[in-house]
Amino acid sequence: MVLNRYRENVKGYLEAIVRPLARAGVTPNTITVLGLLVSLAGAYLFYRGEQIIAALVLLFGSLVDALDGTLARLTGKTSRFGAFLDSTFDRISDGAVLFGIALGNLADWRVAFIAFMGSYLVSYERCRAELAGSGRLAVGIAERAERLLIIIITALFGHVEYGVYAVAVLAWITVLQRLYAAYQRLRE
Ligand SMILES: CC(C)CCC[C@@H](C)CCC[C@@H](C)CCC[C@@H](C)CCOC[C@@H](COP(=O)(O)OP(=O)(O)OC[C@H]1O[C@@H](n2ccc(N)nc2=O)[C@H](O)[C@@H]1O)OCC[C@H](C)CCC[C@H](C)CCC[C@H](C)CCCC(C)C
Ligand SMILES: O=P([O-])([O-])O[C@@H]1[C@@H](O)[C@H](O)[C@@H](O)[C@H](O)[C@@H]1O
Ligand SMILES: [Mg+2]
Ligand SMILES: [Mg+2]
Repeated sequence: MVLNRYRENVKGYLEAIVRPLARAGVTPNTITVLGLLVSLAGAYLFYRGEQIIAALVLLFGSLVDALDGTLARLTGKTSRFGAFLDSTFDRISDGAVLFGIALGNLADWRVAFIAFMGSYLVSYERCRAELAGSGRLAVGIAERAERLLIIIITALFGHVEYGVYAVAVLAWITVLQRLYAAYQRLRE
């Protein structure tokens, strides 16, 4: 919830980056696929124990993840499938990063699994509640942007294990926040 307030602040910069891509005829879905590949490269670097480089690659992957939607909106090419693809690839990216961190022995696999479950539940709750008519349920202390930035920043300092612990706790707090928000909005 916190980081997404900055979307407007970075919008101009993102649009400046995508304009040449629009002129070159690059499609939003192509950028979405590229963003996933970059995130998977970051996950692999975590597996290899290179957490600082992995963090920088993930940061670039987040930039790419911001570019696909920006390109879509700027060119009037937003699509339902594109939204689906973007969200689905976010899940693959989130899971791969935590898997790479655990497999690379950079954090306890049990904590990584709790973080993984919490992260997926947060996003699933939003999707299921919005499907049930809750309206936009982008609530909670650790949306995807916050979870990702926690992993990136702690990895940049060489201590991604602290980031995994933090995500495990904050994601489950967000699970409870969204549970309550959904109850308030959906109770008959
Ligand atoms: C190290 C270098 C090599 C590179 C580093 C460059 C940095 C300067 C990069 C800065 C990255 C910054 C923009 C994001 C940082 C926050 C990030 C960790 C959080 C996650 O970001 C997610 C991102 C995108 O979210 P979505 O995919 O949900 O949104 P969209 O794609 O826009 O919209 C989806 C929507 O679009 C339609 N659509 C999509 C795809 C498609 N194919 N078809 C479609 O139709 C459809 O409608 C979909 O529903 O969110 C970005 C916004 C972010 C939350 C803003 C936060 C800004 C933050 C404060 C800036 C922090 C900067 C950072 C600390 C800088 C440090 C740099 C230093 C370390 C080098
Ligand atoms: O913030 P969060 O709810 O955990 O996760 C979000 C998903 O719910 C949403 O579908 C997707 O488009 C966003 O990019 C983000 O991944
Ligand atoms: Mg995106
Ligand atoms: Mg995304």
